[in-house]
Amino acid sequence: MAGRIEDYALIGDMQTAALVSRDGAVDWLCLPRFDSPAVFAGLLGTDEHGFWRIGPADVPPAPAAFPQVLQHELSEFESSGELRIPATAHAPAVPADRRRYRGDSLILEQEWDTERGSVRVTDFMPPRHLTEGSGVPQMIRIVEGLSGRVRMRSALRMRFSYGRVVPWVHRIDEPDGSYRTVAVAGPDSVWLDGEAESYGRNLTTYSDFTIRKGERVAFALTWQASHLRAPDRPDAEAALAATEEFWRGWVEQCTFSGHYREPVIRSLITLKALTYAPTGGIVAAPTTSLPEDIGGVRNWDYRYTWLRDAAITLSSLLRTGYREEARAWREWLLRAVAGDPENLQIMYGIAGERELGEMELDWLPGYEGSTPVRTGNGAADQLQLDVYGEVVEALHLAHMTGLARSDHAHLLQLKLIGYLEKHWTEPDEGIWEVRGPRRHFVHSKVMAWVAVDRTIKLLEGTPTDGPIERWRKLRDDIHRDVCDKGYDTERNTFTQYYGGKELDASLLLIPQVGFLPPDDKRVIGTIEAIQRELLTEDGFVLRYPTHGQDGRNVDGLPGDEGAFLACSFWLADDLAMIGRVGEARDLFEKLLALRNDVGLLAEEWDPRRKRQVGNFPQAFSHVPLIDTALRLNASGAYQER
Ligand SMILES: OC[C@H]1O[C@H](O[C@H]2O[C@H](CO)[C@@H](O)[C@H](O)[C@H]2O)[C@H](O)[C@@H](O)[C@@H]1O
Repeated sequence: MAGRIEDYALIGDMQTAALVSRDGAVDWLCLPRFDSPAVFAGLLGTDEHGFWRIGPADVPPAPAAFPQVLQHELSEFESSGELRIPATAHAPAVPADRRRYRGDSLILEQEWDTERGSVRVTDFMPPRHLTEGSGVPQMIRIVEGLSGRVRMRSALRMRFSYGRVVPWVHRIDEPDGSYRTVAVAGPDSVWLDGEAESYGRNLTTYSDFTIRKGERVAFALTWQASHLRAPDRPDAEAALAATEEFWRGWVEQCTFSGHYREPVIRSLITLKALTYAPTGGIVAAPTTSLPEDIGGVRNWDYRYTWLRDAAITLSSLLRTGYREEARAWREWLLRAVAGDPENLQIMYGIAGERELGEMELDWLPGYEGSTPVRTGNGAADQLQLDVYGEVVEALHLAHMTGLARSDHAHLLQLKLIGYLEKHWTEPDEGIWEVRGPRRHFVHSKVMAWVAVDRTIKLLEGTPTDGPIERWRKLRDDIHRDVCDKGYDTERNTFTQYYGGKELDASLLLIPQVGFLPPDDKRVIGTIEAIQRELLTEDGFVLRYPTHGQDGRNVDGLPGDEGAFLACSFWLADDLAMIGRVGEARDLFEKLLALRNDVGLLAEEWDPRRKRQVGNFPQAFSHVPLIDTALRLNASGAYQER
C-alpha cells in the first residue's frame, strides 16, 4: 500500500525515475523511459501491482500509535526467540529512522535502527552514459551494516504493463557458479543481480540475509529489451562513485550563491532529473495520476514535455548558469515544432512524439482510490495561447544570456508571431488546460502580448527581417484589448476571462512579465483581490475558484483541488515586487516548509488534509521556488536581518 505522497523520494538517471518510500519500497518505476509502462505500479494500486522493498526484518516493537497497516504486518511476526519471517509478509514496512540525499546528489540514503543494530540502504540510478555496455537503465541498492547484526529482507515483485502482466521469472546459472534472476514479458526483460541468495515464493523474489557492521551487500536491477543478449552485471560500487561524481560536477556549474542555497540546489537537481537526456525534452513530473483531489477524478499523466513547463524550467536553469540544458531543449523544440506552426501542440512526448492519446487503466485502483488512472493526456490537442509567450520568452532569455545565436530559432519565433497575429483574438483553453468551454482568458492574451513584445525586442536588437511596425501596432492592440475587456473597473482587478467576475492566480504574472509596472493601481488591486478571494485558510493560493459563480466548474471537472504551489510562489514574487518584502519572505518560507524532508514538492497542497497532492515531484513547483529565491535575494530582503 502506497504511503503519503511526501513519504517518497526521487531517484533517477535522466531517462526515467523511481519513487522510493520511506519504508524502503520502490513503488513507482517506468522502464526504460519516463513514459514507458511501469514495472512497479504499487503507487497507484497495491503491492500486487509491483514493488521492491528492502528493509530490516528485525522490526522494533510496535509503538501504540503505529499506523494500522504496519500493525497488521507486524502482528504476523513471532515476538520471541529467533525471528522467523512469515510467508505472508512480503517484507515488513517499517519507516526508516533517517533519510537524506547524499550531499548535492540524487543518491538516496535511508537508515533504520533496530534492536539488533543499524543499517543503511543506498539507492540510486547511474546516469546512463555511465552504465557499462549499452547504456541500459539500472537501479542499484546497496545495503550497509552500520552497527550490530541486522536481518534484512529484499522482496521484489515485478509486474509489467502498469501492474497488469506477471512476467516469467527464472534463474540463469552462470559458468562461475553464480546465477542471475530474469523476468521476461513481451518486449521487456528485467535482470536482478544480488550478492545475497534469492528464492521465489508467491510470485515474488525474496532474499533474506544478515548484515553486520562494515559489510555491504549490493542488488542491481537492469532493464534490457527482451530480444537482446543479457546485459552486463553492474559493478555497484564503481557505479556509486561515478554517479556521485556526476552530480558533484553538475552542481558545481551552478552560479547561484545566496540565501536558500539548499532548497535551490535541491530544486535544480530535481529539474535535471526530469530532463530526458537523449533529446533535451523535460517531463512535467515523473508520475501519472497522483490525484489533485484525493479520491477524485483529477488525475493526469505528466510524463510529457509541456512547452509551458519546459520553457519556464529552462528560464530557471539559464538564470542559475546552466546553458547546456537550454541549448539541448532549444534543439528539442526546433525538432518537435518543425514544420508549420499552425500545427504547434502545447505538449509533446519526450522525444517530440505528437500522439499522446488519453487512456484509462481500469485495472488499477488508483492512489488512495483516486480513479481513473490515466496515461496519455487529452490536453495535447488544446489551444493554449499562453504557450507562445512562454516559448518566445525562453528563446529570448537564451539569446540574452549569450546562448549562441540560432537562425532556425529566430525563424521559428517569427513564424510563431505570424500565427499569433491571426489567432490571438480566439478563445482558448488557457494555462490551466480547462476541460470546460473555451474562453477569452486574460492570462492567455497577456502572454500573447509577451510573445510579440519579446520578438519586437529581438528585431530591434539584431539585424533580422520582420514587419516590426506592424507588430508594434499588434502589441498595442493586444494591450488595449486586455485592459479594456479583462479589467473590472468597479472591483479594481483583472478577471479570469473577458466579461467574467472570477479571479485567476495566473494574473499574478502580469507585473512579472512586464505587461504593467508593479506600482500600477490595477496590478496592486489584482494582487489584493487575489489575497481576498483565492487564499486558503493557511495562506496559500488557489488557481481559481473551481465552483464558478454560476454554480458550474469553470474547468469542466467535478470535485475540488488544493492550493496550487506555483501560484503561491507567484504571490510571494508579486509581494516582493510591490515592496511588501517581509510578507513575501514569510510566505516563501511557509512554502519551503511544505517540502518533504528530502526537499521535494508535488503540484498542490491540500489545506484540509495538510498533505501534498498531485503529481510528484513537479517541475512547475520547483521552478517558481528557484525564481522566488532569486528574486528575494535580489530584493534586499536580507539586508535588514
Ligand atoms: O486542470 C486540468 C488539467 O490539469 C493538468 O494540467 C496541469 O498540468 C500541466 C503540467 O504541469 C500544466 O502545464 C497546466 O498548467 C496544469 O493545469 C492536465 O495535464 C490537463 O490534462 C488537465 O486538463
